Amino acid sequence: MNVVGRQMTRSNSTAHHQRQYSDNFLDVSYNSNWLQSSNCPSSQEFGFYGTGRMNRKSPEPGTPPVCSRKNNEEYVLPSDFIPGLLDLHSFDTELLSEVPSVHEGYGLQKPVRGKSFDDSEQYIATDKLPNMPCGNAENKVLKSISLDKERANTVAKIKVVVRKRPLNKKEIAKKEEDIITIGSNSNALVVHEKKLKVDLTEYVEKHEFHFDAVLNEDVSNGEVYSETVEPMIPLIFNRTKATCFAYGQTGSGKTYTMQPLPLKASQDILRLIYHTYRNHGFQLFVSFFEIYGGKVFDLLNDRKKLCMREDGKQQVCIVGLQEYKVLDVQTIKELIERGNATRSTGTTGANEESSRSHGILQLPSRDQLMAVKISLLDL
Ligand SMILES: Nc1ncnc2c1ncn2[C@@H]1O[C@H](COP(=O)(O)OP(=O)(O)OP(=O)(O)O)[C@@H](O)[C@H]1O
Repeated sequence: MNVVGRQMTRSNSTAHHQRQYSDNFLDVSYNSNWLQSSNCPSSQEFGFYGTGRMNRKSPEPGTPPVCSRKNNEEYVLPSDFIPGLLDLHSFDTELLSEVPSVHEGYGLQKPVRGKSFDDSEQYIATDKLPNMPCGNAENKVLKSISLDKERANTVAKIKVVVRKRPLNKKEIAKKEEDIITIGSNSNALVVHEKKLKVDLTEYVEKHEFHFDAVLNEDVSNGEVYSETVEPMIPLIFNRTKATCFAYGQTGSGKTYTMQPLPLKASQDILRLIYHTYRNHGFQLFVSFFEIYGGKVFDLLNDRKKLCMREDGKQQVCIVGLQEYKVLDVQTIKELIERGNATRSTGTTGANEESSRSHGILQLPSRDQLMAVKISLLDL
């Protein structure tokens, strides 16, 4: 299984987002193109690759073609939700810097690794705000933000993380062997391939693969989050966009891995909004849609069929996608559960509850001047 993400700094974002909130999004349907360069001033990417028993990369079926109409519709934005526009035209190759955790440097508390999502601390808009930093402390915070911005603008990288899943019941019942081990260092995995010599004696050929990180089957979803999405959260506030996607064959654990991430991410985003960026007036929104059978459906709006269009700036957008303003983690949790319940599922040989669509959950945050966004994709 495999997840990839990106972050990207936008230019002219104020003008562009006055009415239309676009997003940078990895166009999974054209996976051979996803590393192409764009004209964007800077960008950052993260990746995550997980594996099942012996999981080679296996692309999912294609996603829909993009319409090329020039005219975009005008919107009146209601207060609770905003028809979002999804920009699929962001290919970039710049690399992402190593950055401190979202909990470091801002006086925030580091969560316990592996903590369950149900334990998520809830943040309500105003009643849980700590005292604001002042004087020197405030300077330190500002310094820390500008340091983050500086880092984000210099180096960046794609991060590819593999997660090994345990054998499932079916595989255990069939007495199948686990042929994957994690290498001596934490970024290598070894596939033990059984082979036969010409005289029919068995031998095992070892294939070692290296990634940015490899997570064993005993890691929790919390540890997956810490390794993949958490480092991106502070960076999106530097006018950047980030994407994290899961990639892999059916039954390899994409949905299992991706489903808890948005809740954790929104918890951290709210922390930053209410603490570090408290005076910036950021608001957090959530949208959730799926690409199924070449069509786009809004999972938070009765599966309303949506259109992809290209605007005057050749930005490909999803027209009419509803974005809900959220103030606390509980609301996001409910919206995510609602969206997940609406997703198209089916049965495959390897997965009785297979997601038959690409699910895309987005968490945009905006103040009056800029829009930042993280997109989480379950392919
Ligand atoms: N790391 C893991 N630990 C425990 N169980 C797992 C793990 N990964 C996946 N599973 C289990 O394996 C099954 C298949 O996982 P999941 O539905 O996430 O696969 P998928 O890659 O999303 O498949 P599809 O592409 O068909 O939707 C589920 O029952 C899930 O609970």
